Amino acid sequence: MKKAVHFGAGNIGRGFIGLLLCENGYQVVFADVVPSLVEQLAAKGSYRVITLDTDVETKEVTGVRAVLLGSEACREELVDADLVTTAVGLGNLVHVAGVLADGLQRRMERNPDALLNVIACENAIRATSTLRELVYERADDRLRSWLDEHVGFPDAAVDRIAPNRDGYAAEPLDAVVERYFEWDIEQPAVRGELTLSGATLVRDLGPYLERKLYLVNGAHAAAAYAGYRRGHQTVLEAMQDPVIAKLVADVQEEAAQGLASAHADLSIEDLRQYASTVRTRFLNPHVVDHVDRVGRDPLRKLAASDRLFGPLRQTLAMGHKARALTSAIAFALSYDNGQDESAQKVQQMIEEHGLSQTIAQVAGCTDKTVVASIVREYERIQGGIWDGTAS
Ligand SMILES: NC(=O)C1=CN([C@@H]2O[C@H](COP(=O)(O)OP(=O)(O)OC[C@H]3O[C@@H](n4cnc5c(N)ncnc54)[C@H](O)[C@@H]3O)[C@@H](O)[C@H]2O)C=CC1
Ligand SMILES: O=P(O)(O)OC[C@H]1O[C@](O)(CO)[C@@H](O)[C@@H]1O
Repeated sequence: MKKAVHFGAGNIGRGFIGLLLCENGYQVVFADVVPSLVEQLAAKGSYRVITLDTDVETKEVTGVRAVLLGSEACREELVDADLVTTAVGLGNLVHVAGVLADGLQRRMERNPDALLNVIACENAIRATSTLRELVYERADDRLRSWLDEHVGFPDAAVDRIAPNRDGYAAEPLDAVVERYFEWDIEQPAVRGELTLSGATLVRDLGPYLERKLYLVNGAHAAAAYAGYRRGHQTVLEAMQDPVIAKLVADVQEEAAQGLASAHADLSIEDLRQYASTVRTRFLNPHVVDHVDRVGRDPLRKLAASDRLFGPLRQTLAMGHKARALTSAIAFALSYDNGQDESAQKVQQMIEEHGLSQTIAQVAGCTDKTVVASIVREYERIQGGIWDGTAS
């Protein structure tokens, strides 16, 4: 039986990647940092994935094992793994990299000929490449040349809404997911054979990645940040607010204009259809997805290449307008959720350095016109006079 080591036994790890790998005949070994989660998974050896839709479907993922990140067992699992995946959060890849580098060093000594692929399934542009760099930084010349020959690091786009399971009467290990899923993997970077039913190998991943990050995650972030400000608890409630529904659709339209101009393979008609399907997913009445989860870590989400500034820069560079994206960014900067450490950091930066300086620091954006538009929208939000119309 093939074996996959998956780092991060959270919502998407269990609800999407673990399930799909199990359905493809892999034994899945989860590596996580939370001892109680590892203990439960190891003891039970299985868990359920519940699809949140009109027809509730429950699938059982069986034959699962689990190890603690950094344990001896975790390093050993990497020696004969057939596939390695992650879904730990972009900022946590650095902690995976050390263990991965150690495990791959052992593999080079003891199982040098077998090819391996490592795929980071994080919401970010080219997260696998980030992980690869982190691993290479920790490798000596010998390991690096062996990695060049034997280990592929394909980038990937992963799409499935896997909310927190609270609110559902479920077992502790249950994962809840929407029915929709998409996993696109960069074919040219794959080492050897990789056949995964349910995933799509694509030649040029760039447009897929941007389409997903901008039209799904950017729109989701807009709904969450505007939703929070307007007193909504969930994405569904936010999307039922006409002002936010319009903001989200406008964010997608502006991002789609930029994407279509930047990528010959993406037509505006297809992008609009894709965007509309995404909005329908956000309106799924069976999914309870809190704005706090979708908005988590605004510092990361406001980064230059992420879901808000990424499409804003692209669409402006292509000569289009970015009014709604500007509002969405202003809402992200206004996100003062006291439960979110990253949001508190952004608020502290604004307090200490002012808004323009914060925009420069978090997103590297110093364009005077763009900054002035964001500041204007931010002030309207703070003043309670933002109503979705142009300022
Ligand atoms: N939930 C979703 O709908 C989707 C999430 N993603 C991405 O997947 C990643 C994980 O997201 P979720 O599953 O929602 O988060 P989560 O918080 O539910 O799960 C993350 C898991 O990773 C574990 N973890 C943290 N650091 C680790 C490390 N260094 N090594 C091993 N395990 C570690 C945590 O203990 C937790 O169990 C994020 O990058 C997210 O953007 C992508 C698509 C969909
Ligand atoms: O997981 P992140 O990057 O914090 O952002 C939340 C986003 O990720 C998802 O969980 C999955 O794409 C979306 O629901 C949401 O847009």
